[in-house]
Amino acid sequence: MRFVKGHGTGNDFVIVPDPDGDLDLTPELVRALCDRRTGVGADGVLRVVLAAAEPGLPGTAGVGRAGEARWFMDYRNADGSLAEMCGNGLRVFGRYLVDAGYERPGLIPVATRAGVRGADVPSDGEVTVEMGPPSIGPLGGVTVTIAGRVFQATNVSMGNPHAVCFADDLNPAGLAGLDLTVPPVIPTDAFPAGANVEVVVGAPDTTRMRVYERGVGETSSCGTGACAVAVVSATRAGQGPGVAIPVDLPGGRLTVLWDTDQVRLRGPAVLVSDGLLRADWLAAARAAEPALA
Ligand SMILES: N[C@@H](CCC[C@H](N)C(=O)O)C(=O)O
Repeated sequence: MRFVKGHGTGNDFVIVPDPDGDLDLTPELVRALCDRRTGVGADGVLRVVLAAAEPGLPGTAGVGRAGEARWFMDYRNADGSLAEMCGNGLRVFGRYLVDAGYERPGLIPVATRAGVRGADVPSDGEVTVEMGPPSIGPLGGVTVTIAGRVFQATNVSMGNPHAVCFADDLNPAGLAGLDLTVPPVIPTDAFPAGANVEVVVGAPDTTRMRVYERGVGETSSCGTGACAVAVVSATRAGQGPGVAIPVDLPGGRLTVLWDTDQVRLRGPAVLVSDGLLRADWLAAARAAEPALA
């Protein structure tokens, strides 16, 4: 089985080409692939599948933009769980489609579990992806606890759930020192499907964040998280759509463009290596899967 390793600002993925949808990508196989000691190692898996080969996608019944998307980005978190969207993953997915010769450079509509999103992929350089409109809850409306510290977080959906915690009493060194090894405690009534948790310092032109991703743990970067943080940062500053906000993460800088119709995200998308999974490793990973009931 062939794979490609890629990353966007250090948020890394195993890309698995499966155009015809033949692969049985179980949660166990995802966990085995993402294991950093015994597998390839990544924060998540991007299965590259033709939308026509994926039954039951939202919006693929020939209406709207979904009908135009040839490809489905099947994103999985490292723990094997599904997520609706992945902003860094979509940039890498678009770069892969062009690099592999599946698509020409330009705007490529891609189906995701959050709906169709466009990836604008130049022949080289940074990729800009359409992230959809944000849904922003009351500022500071939910309580989140991180390593014993209590934050008033803002509930934001970028297709997937985010709890954005501004740490106004921390400077960048304090943010860097925060213990994100333990899962944050989030209210299940506000986040019934869990949430990605961002901790943030700064104002719109100096926004710096760390993230604890649902289904992964702390990552170097989160694209949907950067978008969620940027719109909260702008809203707190009395700004609205029509702003461009640089967001600094441990893995580098992303630029969030909050437009009137939706949010766009720009940043690097890097393909690192091509690989071949050994048949014996794959057989062992498959053998470790629980038998189907
Ligand atoms: N790293 C991604 C987000 C991946 C999904 C997330 N962990 C979730 O479960 O919602 C990004 O770049 O957006």
